[in-house]
Amino acid sequence: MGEHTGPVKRRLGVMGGTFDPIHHGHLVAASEVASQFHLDEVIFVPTGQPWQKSHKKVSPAEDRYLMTVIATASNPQFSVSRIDIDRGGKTYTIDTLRDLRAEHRDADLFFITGADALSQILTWHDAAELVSLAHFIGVTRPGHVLADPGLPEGAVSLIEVPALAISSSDCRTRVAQGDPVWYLVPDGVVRYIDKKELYRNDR
Ligand SMILES: Nc1ncnc2c1ncn2[C@@H]1O[C@H](COP(=O)(O)OP(=O)(O)OP(=O)(O)O)[C@@H](O)[C@H]1O
Ligand SMILES: O=C(O)c1ccc[n+]([C@@H]2O[C@H](COP(=O)([O-])O)[C@@H](O)[C@H]2O)c1
Repeated sequence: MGEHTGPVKRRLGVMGGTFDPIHHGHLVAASEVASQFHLDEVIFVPTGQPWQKSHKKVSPAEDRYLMTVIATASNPQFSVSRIDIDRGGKTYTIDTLRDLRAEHRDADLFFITGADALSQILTWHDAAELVSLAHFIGVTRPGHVLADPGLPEGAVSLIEVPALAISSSDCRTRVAQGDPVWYLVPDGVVRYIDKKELYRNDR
C-alpha cells in the first residue's frame, strides 16, 4: 500500500505595497522569490489606505492599481488583487491575509517584504497573528539591513535578491524634477505617469 498523500497545495506569493509607482525593484523581488520558493503565482496587492503613510501624499488607489496591472500584465505568473482597495478603510495585512486565505483555501501563502518593511513588522496591526496565516519572506534591499525582526522561530525566511537601488519616493521626486524614470519603472508605467500627470507637482 502506498502512503496517502493529499493534493499538492498551491504556493501563492503575496506582494503587498503602495506601488506609488510600482518599479523594477518590486518586480525583481517577486520574480526572485517565485523562483527560489517554487511559487505557482505571485499576487500583487496594492494598498487601499496605507495607515503608516498617512502623513504622506499617496496617489489615488485606482492609479496605483492600474500601474500595477500594466507592470505585471506580461508575466503569466503575476496577478493583481483589488482586495485591499475594495475593502475600504485603513489597510492592515492581517485583513489581506484573512481574505486571501478565504479565497484560496487550498493554498499556502508566502508574504513578500523588503528589508525596510520587514523591520517594521512588529508595529503592524495584530502582528502576533500574522505569522499563523502566511510564511514571511524578507528580501534584501539596498540601504537597509535585512534581519529577522523577532518573529517566532521558522516564521520568516531571509533571502538575497538582485540589488536594485530604486524606490517609489525617488521615482516621484525624479518626475517632479523633470528627470526620467525610464528603465526604473516598466515602459507602460512611464507612459501612464505621463498620461495622468502623476507626481509632476509633488514639490
Ligand atoms: N528596490 C527594492 N528591492 C527590494 N524590495 C523592495 C524594493 N522597493 C520596494 N521593496 C519592497 O516592496 C514592498 C512595497 O514597497 P512600496 O510600495 O512601499 O515601495 P517603496 O519603493 O518602498 O516606496 P516609498 O519610497 O514610497 O516608501 C515593501 O515590502 C518594500 O520593502
Ligand atoms: O498591517 C499593518 O498594520 C501594516 C502596516 C504597514 C505596512 N503594511 C503592509 O506592508 C506592505 C508594504 O507597505 P508599504 O507601506 O511599504 O507600501 C503593504 O502590503 C502594507 O499593507 C501593513
